[in-house]
Amino acid sequence: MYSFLSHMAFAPAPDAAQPHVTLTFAQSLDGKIAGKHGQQLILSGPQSMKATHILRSRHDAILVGIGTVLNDDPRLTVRLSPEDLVAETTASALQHPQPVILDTALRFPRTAKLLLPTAPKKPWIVTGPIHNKDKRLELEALGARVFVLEVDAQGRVTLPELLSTLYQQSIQSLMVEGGAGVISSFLKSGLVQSFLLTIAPVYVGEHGVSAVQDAEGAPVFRDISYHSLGQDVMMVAKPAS
Ligand SMILES: NC(=O)C1=CN([C@@H]2O[C@H](COP(=O)(O)OP(=O)(O)OC[C@H]3O[C@@H](n4cnc5c(N)ncnc54)[C@H](O)[C@@H]3O)[C@@H](O)[C@H]2O)C=CC1
Ligand SMILES: Nc1nc(O)c(N)c(N[C@@H]2O[C@H](COP(=O)(O)O)[C@@H](O)[C@H]2O)n1
Repeated sequence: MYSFLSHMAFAPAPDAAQPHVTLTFAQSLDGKIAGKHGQQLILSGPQSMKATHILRSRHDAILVGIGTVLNDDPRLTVRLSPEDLVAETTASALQHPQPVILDTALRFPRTAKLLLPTAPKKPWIVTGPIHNKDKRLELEALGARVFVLEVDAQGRVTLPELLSTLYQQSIQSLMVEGGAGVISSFLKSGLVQSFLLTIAPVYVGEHGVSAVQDAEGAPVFRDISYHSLGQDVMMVAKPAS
């Protein structure tokens, strides 16, 4: 069922000083990634959720925005059974990706699961030049690493600088999971090499959170294939450059 994933390479191009970027998320038939007021929804069925964890295991780092951390309190770890680890990956032990959070104003909660002593890798938090320095020290004392990068006029971390910073930290592959703001930024950036979209056979309705609010600048796709995973479909494609 997952052989299409094992045939995919997530390595940077030889001349690129940035990680391979994979954008992947789950949406409903009406293009929603969350419910009313951002309510977290489990859209993926068990088979496509396993695909997500296989993908996590294949990437050096995993990125979400601070909106997702505040809303979902995610762990961003790989959870695969020993049997699946052997059957679906080439790793002999679970390898968790490095969590990376885009957090312009350092709103990261001190109580987040990503900061628990049991978290396998403490988060890298990417913030802007204007942030609370005491909060930064507190987060660092809890194990986080804080990177300060430039932000654009809308207060968003500039993605080319982010990618070159991650590459300098030996991150060769980056899996971007969301949420809506981050998906839109990466889709428009021209910096995504692989796109894997889980489509679940449900409707959320007009009050749900759309994956993409504004399609201006979104890419055309090539090399498109569709894979049945239980009741879901995973679309795999490359944004045309
Ligand atoms: N179905 C799925 O696969 C997923 C669903 N979600 C859902 O997404 C929702 C959260 O989405 P959002 O509120 O839009 O938050 P988000 O997770 O996209 O974070 C957006 C925030 O990140 C910061 N940021 C810094 N640099 C940025 C940049 N270059 N581009 C974009 N943002 C940048 C800004 O402070 C911005 O407000 C939640 O409801 C969550 O459940 C999140 C991930 C996956
Ligand atoms: N693949 C996928 N399918 C869904 O239905 C989802 N809701 C998500 N959400 C993403 O997974 C994060 C939670 O991760 P942990 O289980 O805590 O490790 C959530 O924050 C979204 O990024 N993904």
